[in-house]
Amino acid sequence: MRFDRIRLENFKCYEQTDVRLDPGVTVIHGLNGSGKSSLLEACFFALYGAKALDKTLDEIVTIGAEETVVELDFTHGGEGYHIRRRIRVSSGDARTAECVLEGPGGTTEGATDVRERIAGLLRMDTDAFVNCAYVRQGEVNKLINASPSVRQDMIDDLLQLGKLEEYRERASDARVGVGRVRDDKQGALAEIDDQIEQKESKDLHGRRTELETRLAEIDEKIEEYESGKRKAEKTQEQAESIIEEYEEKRAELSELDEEIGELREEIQSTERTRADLADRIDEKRTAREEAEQSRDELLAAADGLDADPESLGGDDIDDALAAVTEEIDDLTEKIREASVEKQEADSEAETLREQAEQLEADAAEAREEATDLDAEREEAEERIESTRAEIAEMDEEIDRLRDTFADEPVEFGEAEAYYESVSDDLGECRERRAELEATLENERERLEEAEQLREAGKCPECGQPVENSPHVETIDEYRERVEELESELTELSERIETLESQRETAEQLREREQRVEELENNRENLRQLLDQREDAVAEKRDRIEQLREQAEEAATEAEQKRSAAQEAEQRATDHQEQIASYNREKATLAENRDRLEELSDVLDRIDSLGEEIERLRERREQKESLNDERRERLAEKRERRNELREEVDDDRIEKARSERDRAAEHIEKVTDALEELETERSERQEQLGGIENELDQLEELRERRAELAETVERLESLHDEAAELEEMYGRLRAQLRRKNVDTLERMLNETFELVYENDTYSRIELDGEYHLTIYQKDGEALDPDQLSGGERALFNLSLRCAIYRLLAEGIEGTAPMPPLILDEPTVFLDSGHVTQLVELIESMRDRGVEQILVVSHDDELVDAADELITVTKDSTTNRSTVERGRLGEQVLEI
Ligand SMILES: Nc1ncnc2c1ncn2[C@@H]1O[C@H](COP(=O)(O)OP(=O)(O)OP(=O)(O)O)[C@@H](O)[C@H]1O
Ligand SMILES: [Zn+2]
Repeated sequence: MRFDRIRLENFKCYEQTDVRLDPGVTVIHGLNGSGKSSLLEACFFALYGAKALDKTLDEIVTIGAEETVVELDFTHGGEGYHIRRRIRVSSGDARTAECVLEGPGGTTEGATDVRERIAGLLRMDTDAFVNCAYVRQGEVNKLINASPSVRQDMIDDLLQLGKLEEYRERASDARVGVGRVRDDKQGALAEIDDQIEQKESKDLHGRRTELETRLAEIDEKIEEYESGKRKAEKTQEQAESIIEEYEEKRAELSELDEEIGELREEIQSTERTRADLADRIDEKRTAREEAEQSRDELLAAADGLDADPESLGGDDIDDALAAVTEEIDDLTEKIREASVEKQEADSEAETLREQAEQLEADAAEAREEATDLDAEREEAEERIESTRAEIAEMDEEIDRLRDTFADEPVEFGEAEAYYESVSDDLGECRERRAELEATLENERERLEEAEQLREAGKCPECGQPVENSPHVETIDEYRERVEELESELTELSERIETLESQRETAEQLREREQRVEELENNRENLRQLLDQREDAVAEKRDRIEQLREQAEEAATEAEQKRSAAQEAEQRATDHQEQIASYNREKATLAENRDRLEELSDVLDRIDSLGEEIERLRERREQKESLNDERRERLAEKRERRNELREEVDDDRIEKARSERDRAAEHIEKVTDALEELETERSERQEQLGGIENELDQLEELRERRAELAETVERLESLHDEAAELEEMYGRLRAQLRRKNVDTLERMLNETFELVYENDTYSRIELDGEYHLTIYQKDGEALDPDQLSGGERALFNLSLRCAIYRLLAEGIEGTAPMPPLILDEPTVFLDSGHVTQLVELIESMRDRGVEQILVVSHDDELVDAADELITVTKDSTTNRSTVERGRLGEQVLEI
């Protein structure tokens, strides 16, 4: 098998890449992180899908991209195949959107189906592929580091030996299961054998014959006893019928005796009853006679009835009673009416008396009021007198005051005006005096000045030197003027004195006028008051008169009422007397009515007593005829008894009895014996049934035993077969493993010799449990993990290549193996060993490995390649590209 072409879109660091891959050795090189490993991973992913990844699907999708496409063309068994996978990322989740495998067998779709078809084609699942063909980066030592058992599983799996183990286990399960069933069946068989043995030891046949003989004997005896018993029963029957007849007669006799006794007793008791009845009839008669007597008495006493006592009937009494009742009712009505009238008269008298009292009280009240008013009137009149005296005093004073004006300068009524005019004159004179005094002062000062000037020789008027002054004669004028003024002032002062005395007088006169006025006012008021009082007195007089008249009238009326009340009282008394007489009458009537009622009762009683006497008499007659009948029956029975007594024969009966007893005795004995025999017979029959039953069971057990024995035999052989099968698978696997281990050991040694150039180790041993041991030249054994790092890498590469070879060449001819893929195999190797590795790779190619893919940046390996693929990564875009040929060389083809 080989890869032909890998095409990528958005796979990790690849954006768009399409690489052709050729057969032979292809080395992929480039700087760290350029995308070499990713290219191999892409191939692996194309084949196995998500299972080929360590993590989840989204790790392969280029960061930021939405869709990844991986396509791989490969040739397998000479046929071309094509795989296409498309991964979509949506909302952070990566899913396989498309997965198609096209090839000669047709098209397969869906990730699971495709993976299964690939595993079938390559005969490897994902793990097997990694273990065999694909040495991943850093997993160089995986096989060595694994424990032997893991290693064993891994290699067994690769060599398809795992299946054999699985078959062996299944055969073992089958063997164990069959063994368990067989053991169960064997247990059941042993149990049945036990049961059969038990039954056989019982001598069932012998016991059956014995029982049958005894049963025949019993039947014979029973027959014999039964015929004897039948005879005895007949005898017994006959005797019994004789006894029975006799017993019947005896019974009839005693019955008759009894009946006769009873009849006699009945007759006697009925006779006693008759005597009682006769007594009671007598009693009733006496009672009736007494009643008749009291009827006669009552009749004599009753009013309004004069019938003959013998022909007196209930109707007569009813009529009389009705008449009396009517009279009583009439009286009752009259009493009621009289009572009403009496009550009316009573209440009228009462009302009248109350009215009279009211009127008397009214009169007293009116009189009292009149007396009070009279006293008030007297008082008022006294006050009127004193007011009149007051008014007279006032008149006197007024006259006196008016008279004082006669000697005065003014008339009464003018004082005010006079006072005004005097006051005005006085005012004027006083003003004038003040003016004069001022003027006088001025004039005096002017005179004095003028005198002083003149003495100084100057003009008193203009102050010029006096010589030649025209004004010297004015001083005299000034002097005259002062004198004139002084005399005028004296005059005026006299006048003021006169006026002042006049004003005083005027003031006194004015006061008197005012006093008169005041008095007149007061007098007017008093006069009005006087009028009012006089009116009030007059009113009171009228009212007093009126009240006295009223009192008189009320007293008269009261008297009238009182005499009317006495009349009403008289009427009430009359009615009362009338009522009393009615009541007496009514009592007499009621007495008569009671008597009549009693009479009616007595008549009823006489009647009912008569009826009772009649009834008792009838009953007594009935009893008599009953007894007559009984006496007849008694005679008949006595006759029958005499007959029966003659018929009974005691001797015959005695004989029949003894025969019957003997027969009974015999029957009893025979019955007991028969019963015993029957019991035994049924017991024996039961035993016989039991034995026959057991014999049937025995037969059945024997049949079942035969069947079980057969089953056990069959199970036994089945168990043996399963055990054989199990052993066979075990053996086969051991054989195959041995063979493979031998071949693998040989190939491993060959390969190791090829790559390991030192002389330290002589050989490697691989045992059946896949334990690896390395032997040194001196014979010392070493564990693989005791090797150095580089040695270990070489050793592992050898083992991987050996396994690859074993699978490729080993088992059944040449298998179509996948390409051998080595990712960085040179990591731990020195240059010498790199050379050896190159040789190993070449030897693998020479041995016919179709395609070898190696990732390495080792120059020696690069030189040895048939094809070279260079991977570069653009440091700005971080996208990888692939070129054929060495870096920087002419690229021929992509
Ligand atoms: N999903 C992804 N999208 C983009 N780039 C990725 C993604 N996954 C991995 N890479 C990048 O792709 C590169 C691939 O590394 P790869 O292991 O293929 O390189 P290499 O050439 O084998 O390196 P080395 O020589 O160190 O083994 C890495 O640099 C990594 O950052
Ligand atoms: Zn790498």
